[in-house]
Amino acid sequence: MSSTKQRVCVIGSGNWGSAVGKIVAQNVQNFPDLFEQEVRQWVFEEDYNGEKLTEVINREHENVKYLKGIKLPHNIVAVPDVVEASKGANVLVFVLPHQFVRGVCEKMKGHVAHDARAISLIKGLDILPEGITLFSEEIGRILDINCAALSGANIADEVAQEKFCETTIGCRSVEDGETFFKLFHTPYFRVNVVRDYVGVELCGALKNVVAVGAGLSDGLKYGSNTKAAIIRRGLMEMRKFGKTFFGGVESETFFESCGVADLITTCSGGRNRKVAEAFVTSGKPIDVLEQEMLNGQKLQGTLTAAEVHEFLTARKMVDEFPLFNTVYRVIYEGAHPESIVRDI
Ligand SMILES: NC(=O)C1=CN([C@@H]2O[C@H](COP(=O)(O)OP(=O)(O)OC[C@H]3O[C@@H](n4cnc5c(N)ncnc54)[C@H](O)[C@@H]3O)[C@@H](O)[C@H]2O)C=CC1
Ligand SMILES: O=C(CO)COP(=O)(O)O
Repeated sequence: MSSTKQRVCVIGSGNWGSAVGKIVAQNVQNFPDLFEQEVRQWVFEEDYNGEKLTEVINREHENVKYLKGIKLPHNIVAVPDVVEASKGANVLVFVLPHQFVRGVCEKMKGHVAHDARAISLIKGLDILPEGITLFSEEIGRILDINCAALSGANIADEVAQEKFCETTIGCRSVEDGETFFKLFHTPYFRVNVVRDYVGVELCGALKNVVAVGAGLSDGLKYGSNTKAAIIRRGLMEMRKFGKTFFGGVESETFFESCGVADLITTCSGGRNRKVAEAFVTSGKPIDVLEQEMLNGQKLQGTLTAAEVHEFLTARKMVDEFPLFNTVYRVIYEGAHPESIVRDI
């Protein structure tokens, strides 16, 4: 008799991927009738002190490179081949830096269970000059499955330490929303499910650009009032971008964890903020700082700033988004960091 239990696979194993893998692997244990107990996690294979990272993770039950010091449940298994990892999975959790999503999905194409559904935890947008796509839609299109989105004020290290926070799931299907709630909700990681998946995803992507602006301000030692102004302006541009280029984005979504709360946390404790601050204080290029400061973790805000800029330029609308534009010009065109207050 074939099992009706859901098999879960986590695609990605960086800083957030590892923290989320821990939650998911713990939660399937609360629903043994609903979920298979083994959770597979696709790990981009790399060398770690002369060993394969997957082997170290499976032996130590810890992602020693991307989430050091946090023990993972024993029912999560690191697998280096994405097709093998996702074989037979009914629930796919995508949690990758956005620049790698397309390539990974192309490898999975044709190998995914026909009844699978997915959720994207990716904070970025698939932007080309000719158009803009949400990653939930792009994943859904390439793999021919439904895909929801999860985004919130969720700095991975704090979530992994089980410090209280909230998150937002945007999902069109009520039934899928219930499954994802069971998979992610915990007393310390509180899930709210909304229907506006577009707004949820847009917030997660665009707040990273604002966080780069906040980091520039910190590098200039401008203080809390300036940062609050950048956050407020950023929130306005995020909403305007959503309302201009996407139908159905609801203003209420910006008051969920994925909106203003994520802006606040990323602009105080995030990697985008930290590296942008160092960009001002060190004078080094952003890609050099990313390598020096993040030990393999990836920035999303600077890349998104460039992608948004290209998209707005193609529409002659750059001037309508002065904060996004200024972040781009400071990071990539040598504009003085002070522009972050002068030009917005
Ligand atoms: N770290 C955090 O606090 C949070 C991150 N996010 C978002 O989650 C997404 C994933 O972020 P993290 O898990 O933190 O990743 P990360 O920033 O730790 O990125 C490193 C990951 O990328 C993988 N990688 C490197 N080269 C690759 C390649 N060529 N192909 C595929 N994978 C490759 C690495 O193996 C590693 O797993 C991002 O969009 C991020 O914005 C969302 C909430 C919190
Ligand atoms: O998205 C995040 C917190 O919600 C993490 O932001 P950073 O990528 O800037 O660390």
